[in-house]
Amino acid sequence: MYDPAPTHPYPDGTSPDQAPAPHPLLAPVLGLLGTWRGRGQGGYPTLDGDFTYGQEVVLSHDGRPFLRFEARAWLLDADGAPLRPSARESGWWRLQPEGRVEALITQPTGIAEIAVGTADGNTVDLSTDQVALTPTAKEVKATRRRYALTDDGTLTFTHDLEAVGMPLQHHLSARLRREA
Ligand code: HEM
Repeated sequence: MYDPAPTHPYPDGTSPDQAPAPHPLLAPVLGLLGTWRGRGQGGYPTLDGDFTYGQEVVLSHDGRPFLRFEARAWLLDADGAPLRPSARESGWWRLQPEGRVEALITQPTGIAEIAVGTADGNTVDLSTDQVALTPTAKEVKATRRRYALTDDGTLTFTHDLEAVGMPLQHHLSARLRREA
C-alpha cells in the first residue's frame, strides 16, 4: 500500500548562513553557494562562428561534504534575445581535505565526466580525470573548468575543451552574478 511521505525534510541550502549548517569540508566553496546568472561567449575551431549565451549555475548542499551542481545555458541572438536551449549539466562536487575536489558531471549529450581539482575559497579548478561517452556522443577527451570569484562579486567561468580531434582549448567563458 502507498504510504505518503511529507515534503523532503532536508531541503538544500544555498547560503552559508541558512540551514542546514555546511559541512566543514565545504569551507573552500562556501562563497560559491547559490544561484548565479550571466552571459558568456563561446566558440571552437570546428564551429562556423562564435556564439553568445546566457547561463545559470546553481550550487547547493544538504549538510554533507558535497555540492549539488546544476548548470543550464541558452543561446542568445545579436540583440541578446534567447534563441534556443543549449548545454545542460548536473552533478556533484565531492569536497576532500585540503580543498581537493572530486566531481561527477553528466550532460544530456551523452557525456559523463569525472573531474578532479582544487578549491581555495575563491577559485575552483577542475580538470578531467575520466570521460565516459554514450554510443552516439561526440568524442570528448578532456575539459578544464575554472570558477573564480572576483572582488566585485562576479563569478567568472572558463571552460576549455579537448574534443572531436582538437587539442585542449577555449570553448566558453562567462561572467555570472549571484541572484539577488
Ligand atoms: C555553457 C555551456 C555550453 C554552451 C553554451 C555550449 C555551446 C555549444 C554550441 C553552440 C555548440 C555548436 C553546436 C550547437 O549549436 O549545439 C557546441 C558544440 C560542442 N560543445 Fe558545447 N557548449 C557548452 C558546454 C559544453 C561542455 C560542458 C562540453 C563538454 C564537456 C561541450 C562540448 C561540445 C562539443 C564536443 C561540441 C561539438 C563540437 C563539434 O562537433 O564540432 N560543450 N557547444
